[in-house]
Amino acid sequence: MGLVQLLKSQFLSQLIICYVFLVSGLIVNLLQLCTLPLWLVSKQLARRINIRLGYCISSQMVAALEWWSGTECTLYTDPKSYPLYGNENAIVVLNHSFEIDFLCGWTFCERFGVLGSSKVLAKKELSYVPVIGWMWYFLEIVFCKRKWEEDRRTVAQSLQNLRDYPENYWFLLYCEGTRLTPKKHQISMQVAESKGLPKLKYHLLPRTKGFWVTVQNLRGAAAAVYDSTLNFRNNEMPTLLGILNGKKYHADLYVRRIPLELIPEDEAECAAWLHKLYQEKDSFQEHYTQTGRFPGPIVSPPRRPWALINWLFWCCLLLYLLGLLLTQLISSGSMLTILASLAFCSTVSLGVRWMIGQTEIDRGSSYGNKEESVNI
Ligand SMILES: CC/C=C\C/C=C\C/C=C\C/C=C\C/C=C\C/C=C\CCC(=O)SCCNC(=O)CCNC(=O)[C@H](O)C(C)(C)COP(=O)(O)OP(=O)(O)OC[C@H]1O[C@@H](n2cnc3c(N)ncnc32)[C@H](O)[C@@H]1OP(=O)(O)O
Ligand SMILES: CCCCCCCC/C=C\CCCCCCCC(=O)OC[C@@H](O)COP(=O)(O)O
Repeated sequence: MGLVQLLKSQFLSQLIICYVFLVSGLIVNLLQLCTLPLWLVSKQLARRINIRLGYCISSQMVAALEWWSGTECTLYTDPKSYPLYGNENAIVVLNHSFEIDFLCGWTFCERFGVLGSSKVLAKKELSYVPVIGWMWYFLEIVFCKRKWEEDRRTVAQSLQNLRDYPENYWFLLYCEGTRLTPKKHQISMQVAESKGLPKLKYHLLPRTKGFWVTVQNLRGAAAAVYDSTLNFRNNEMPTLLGILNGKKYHADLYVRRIPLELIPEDEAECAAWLHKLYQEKDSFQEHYTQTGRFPGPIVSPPRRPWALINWLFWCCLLLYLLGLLLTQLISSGSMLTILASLAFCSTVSLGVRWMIGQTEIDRGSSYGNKEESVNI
């Protein structure tokens, strides 16, 4: 192990990264709160400011993936579609099997210049996560309770609000609704069987209602669906803790651009269309398993310096302030203050560990895990 790698794997280095992320994130959350009065005066200006503030947070995690862990992201796509990426609104459909799939998604957003503005249909529980969840309120992320009776109205309304969004965005939909586990897969395939649908080997059966409501509400605002299939080389199952440890992964993403006009308007036809799409995605994953690559040419976008520059800015500012604080603390000589500070640091690191836990599949929800879901 080289010296740099040794440094990256040290607990202290990771603690510093987490400290910078947490403190800068809370500062940004506070600044976002200050933009509230502006919404009444100029909604579009408030949105543009929040896009940039949001970027300050999410790009730190992208920088950790791109620059700290050195993870490589390869894009397989049609070169004719490539110039449109980042220059139009799109609905992204992505498989949900990996703990850092959202981070790879963010990395592609960064490379195509839509990181601050991009959206997702996220479970409501994530809105309570400090920094990221709070940031999402101001970015107009669409939350769902995964209870259609309640979501059908709220999700449609939130999507309607995005129709006049001032900057290009990608709207991410994990149609599987939850991350793949062997048990969820088994139950999901029982549902597929009961519906007379072909079984999927690498995906859960997609939930079609969220996709239909998204397409219907963004028709005319979004130009296309980007069907995206992600996998990692060497059968790796990457984790956020691995990224913090400086472990390098290699992500491969296969993207097909499908114009929105090609998607049926009728709900049942739209559902059938999505089921067919997931059967195709399954065949792409099979191709990847067999050959180690996706079909089609590689046109990878290079990483940009902005995420790193933003990260270095926050590191310099907050480490300088931390240095000042520590000097004062030590020179004060008060044992009580020193002990209180240590207790505070421990609480902060436990808090960040809890946040990282939100990305871990083992700690995931029981959604899609219950036998009774099959009784349809
Ligand atoms: C060029 C580069 C291109 C791309 C780059 C890639 C990506 C970058 C893009 C953007 C990045 C932006 C942001 C990313 C940042 C962070 C993301 C972080 C995480 C958030 C992710 C989540 O929180 S995922 C969870 C929430 N989201 C969803 O659930 C979405 C999918 N779900 C739906 O659409 C649902 O329909 C619903 C949520 C709207 C409603 O939920 P409900 O449970 O009520 O669902 P349904 O009514 O649909 O369910 C009943 C139907 O399902 C069948 N059923 C029952 N049991 C099961 C089962 N176990 N498995 C499968 N199906 C089941 C049942 O039979 C019913 O069938 P019907 O025929 O009646 O529909
Ligand atoms: C600069 C590096 C900073 C390192 C510190 C990072 C601290 C972690 C910060 C935020 C963590 C929250 C990220 C939220 C994204 C989680 C995405 C996700 O995958 O959600 C799962 C959801 O789809 C389905 O849930 P279930 O499978 O049903 O359960």
